[in-house]
Amino acid sequence: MDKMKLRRKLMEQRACLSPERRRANAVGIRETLLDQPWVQMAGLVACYWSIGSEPETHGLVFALWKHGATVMLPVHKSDDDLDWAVYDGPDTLAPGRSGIMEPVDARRGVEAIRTAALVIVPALAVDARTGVRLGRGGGSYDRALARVGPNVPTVALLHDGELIDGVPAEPHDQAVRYAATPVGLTRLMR
Ligand SMILES: Nc1nc2c(c(=O)[nH]1)N(C=O)[C@@H](CNc1ccc(C(=O)N[C@@H](CCC(=O)O)C(=O)O)cc1)CN2
Ligand SMILES: Nc1ncnc2c1ncn2[C@@H]1O[C@H](COP(=O)(O)OP(=O)(O)OP(=O)(O)O)[C@@H](O)[C@H]1O
Repeated sequence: MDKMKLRRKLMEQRACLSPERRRANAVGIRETLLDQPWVQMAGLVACYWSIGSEPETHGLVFALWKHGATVMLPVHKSDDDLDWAVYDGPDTLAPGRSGIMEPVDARRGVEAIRTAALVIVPALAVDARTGVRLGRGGGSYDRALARVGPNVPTVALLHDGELIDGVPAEPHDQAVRYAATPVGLTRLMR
């Protein structure tokens, strides 16, 4: 299946999730992540502020921040690349270019993701064999993940049924090292 068709199918699948299911998924993913020592120990975390039917991250971002981590969120640039700015509590966000909430804090630059100890990303699906992720199609995270070093855990958050076989891969597509779903964490590639 080509990327466009697969994106449409996955979006339709997400649209069918009930509010209860979404809430339960968010709690499952958050608890799975917060149980990992390498998540608890990460001082600087790059995460995202979820919208629509994406696996919800608002509680996760809040919990990481409460536990003392510095959490950076993406700032969507006009060329679709991602700048980064620091979350400092629920009152420090304002809608950005694509309508998604972004920190009002100073922009740290597109290279700031290099300094993160943990990178949590959105995805519509991840290939269970290769870790290749399918995003919205702007190539934003392909660029951002290309800057992340080989020893930094990268985690895509997914609903059940989104860790699949046969995600189409192009040379620029970046893989993630873990997928977190409501049923648990899967280590990919090795
Ligand atoms: N939560 C979140 N933040 C993110 C991303 C993402 O995928 N999810 N991005 C990843 O690259 C960047 C923003 N890129 C975006 C690209 C396209 C659309 C978009 O097509 N929005 C739809 C509404 C989608 C919905 O409600 O689910 C629209 O405007 O019609 C949004 C963000 C940075 N921040
Ligand atoms: N490093 C890069 N620099 C510039 N453009 C890029 C880069 N990587 C990918 N792109 C472009 O981004 C576009 C979208 O790519 P693709 O369909 O793989 O997005 P995606 O990975 O699903 O989405 P996203 O990364 O935004 O979540 C492609 O046209 C590709 O050429």
